[in-house]
Amino acid sequence: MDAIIRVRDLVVTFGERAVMKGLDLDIRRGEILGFVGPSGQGKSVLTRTILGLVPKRSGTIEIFGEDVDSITVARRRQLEQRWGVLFQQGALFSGLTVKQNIQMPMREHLKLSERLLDEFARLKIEMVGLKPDAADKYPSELSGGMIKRAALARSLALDPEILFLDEPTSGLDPIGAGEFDDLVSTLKRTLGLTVFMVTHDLDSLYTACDRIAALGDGKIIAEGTIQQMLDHDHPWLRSYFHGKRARALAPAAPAPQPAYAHA
Ligand SMILES: Nc1ncnc2c1ncn2[C@@H]1O[C@H](COP(=O)(O)OP(=O)(O)OP(=O)(O)O)[C@@H](O)[C@H]1O
Repeated sequence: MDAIIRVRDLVVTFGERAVMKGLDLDIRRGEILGFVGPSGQGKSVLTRTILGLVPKRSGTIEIFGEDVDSITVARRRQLEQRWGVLFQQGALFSGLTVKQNIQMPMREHLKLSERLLDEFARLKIEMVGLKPDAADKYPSELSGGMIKRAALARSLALDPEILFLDEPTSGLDPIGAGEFDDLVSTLKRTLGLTVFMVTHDLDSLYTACDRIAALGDGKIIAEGTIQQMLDHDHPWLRSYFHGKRARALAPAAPAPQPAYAHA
């Protein structure tokens, strides 16, 4: 399948400490890839390295088929317009309204009239399920769920092909988190987006993700469907996907068949 992002043999170090130790990963076009792993293993670091915010020591990163090491700064800026990012803290500018936040990337990269800027911001606000009057509100006037939606609207400002979401449902109650997952799935379907989602949220993995990749000790320890994760025998995957919280979510195991059923 077509990989929109291809990471090979990636090594990232901070001082003496290697966080990525030869990691390989493909993000396939049109999928929602859930990225899991124990805290502090480097999920955010990988995201930030792909985005060019953390330098790598070695390895290759291809984005939309282009090796990021062999492109010009101008070309890189063009590629950056093809992705949207939702960082863990939402990262809206507190001194700007929702509309102004959404228009920031548009002002930076596109030459649009004020009328079009307003129209596009209105569309993005509608797309993420916020009411029109959210446009003129400041982040401090919004609930946690609304902030996530507003930040998502901003990440969609330039009509990206791929979205990077870093723990998008953290801090939301289960209903809000479920609604956010539904929204991401709908956007993926309707806009043909590819989504890379760092998450600890088992619900998201079950309901929104097409595939899951798990990070451990600087490498991908497993990747595949939720079922393949459930069947995996890696100790961390077993405790994560079969622990107490996981059992509440897992579909009921098929009832054992009586022996005569196979006769
Ligand atoms: N700029 C930096 N300088 C030094 N160390 C860093 C830097 N950024 C991240 N680290 C370290 O890299 C490791 C991985 O961090 P990262 O935030 O990617 O983990 P994570 O898997 O996303 O964790 P969590 O699930 O808790 O969000 C951590 O030990 C962190 O302290």
